[in-house]
Amino acid sequence: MEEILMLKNVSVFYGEHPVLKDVNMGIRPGRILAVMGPSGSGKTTLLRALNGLLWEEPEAEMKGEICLQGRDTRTMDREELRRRVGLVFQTPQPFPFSIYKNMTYAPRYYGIRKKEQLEEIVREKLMMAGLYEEVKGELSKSALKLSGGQKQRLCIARALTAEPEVLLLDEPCSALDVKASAVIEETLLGLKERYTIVIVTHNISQARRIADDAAFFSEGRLVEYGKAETLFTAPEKEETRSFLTGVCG
Ligand SMILES: Nc1ncnc2c1ncn2[C@@H]1O[C@H](COP(=O)(O)OP(=O)(O)OP(=O)(O)O)[C@@H](O)[C@H]1O
Repeated sequence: MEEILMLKNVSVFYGEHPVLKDVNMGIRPGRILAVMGPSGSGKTTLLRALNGLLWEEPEAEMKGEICLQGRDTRTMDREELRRRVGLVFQTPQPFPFSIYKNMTYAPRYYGIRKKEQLEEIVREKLMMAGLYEEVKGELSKSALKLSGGQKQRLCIARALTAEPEVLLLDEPCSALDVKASAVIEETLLGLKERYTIVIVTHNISQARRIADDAAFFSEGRLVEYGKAETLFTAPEKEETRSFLTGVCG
């Protein structure tokens, strides 16, 4: 299977401090990749490099190459890269507007004006994020009045309105209870056919439940990467085994 994203010898430095060290990995489409590792191992930096947010940080320097569908992302327009590789943050940050306005912000920005077309996008993406039934009667309600789990699903739905190819999620369930996390997990499983999903998670059980592939980082190095089932049941590296059994991280 052709990789959708390819990292070739990617290193990231903040000043002299290396945060990612010579990372090589291909990310396959239509799958969920769980990125794990102790705090400070570079997981968030990896996501920020993948969607180009890192370029906004003057103190960060990247070496190597990240290709999206074979094209070096640094040669791409930043806006195009952000549209094609969406990022959902750890703390859900809906815009302080109505649910409807959150959902139509990107489509309107990209020039869609027709009411019926906008309404269809709102309906379709909220359904994909498993939120439509809960909010369909109150789309004019402030997004800030939703519960934490609903806010996070709104942020996922909103990211989908830009029609990304890849969806990156940075610990999307860290502030949610078990029930709200389970709904997000269901949502992600439903989305993977259409989108490539990369999720940073500290929750190993969650990664085991939803991931097709898994990557383990430690101190900026990609220690182990492969099929989730293999990595969880028979990790090759002692470092991975220790992490999974809770010795570190
Ligand atoms: N803007 C920045 N300036 C300087 N150093 C930074 C900056 N952002 C991150 N770092 C450093 O890069 C390293 C990796 O951080 P990163 O947030 O990518 O790790 P992480 O694995 O996502 O951690 P966590 O699990 O705690 O979120 C850390 O040592 C951090 O201090």
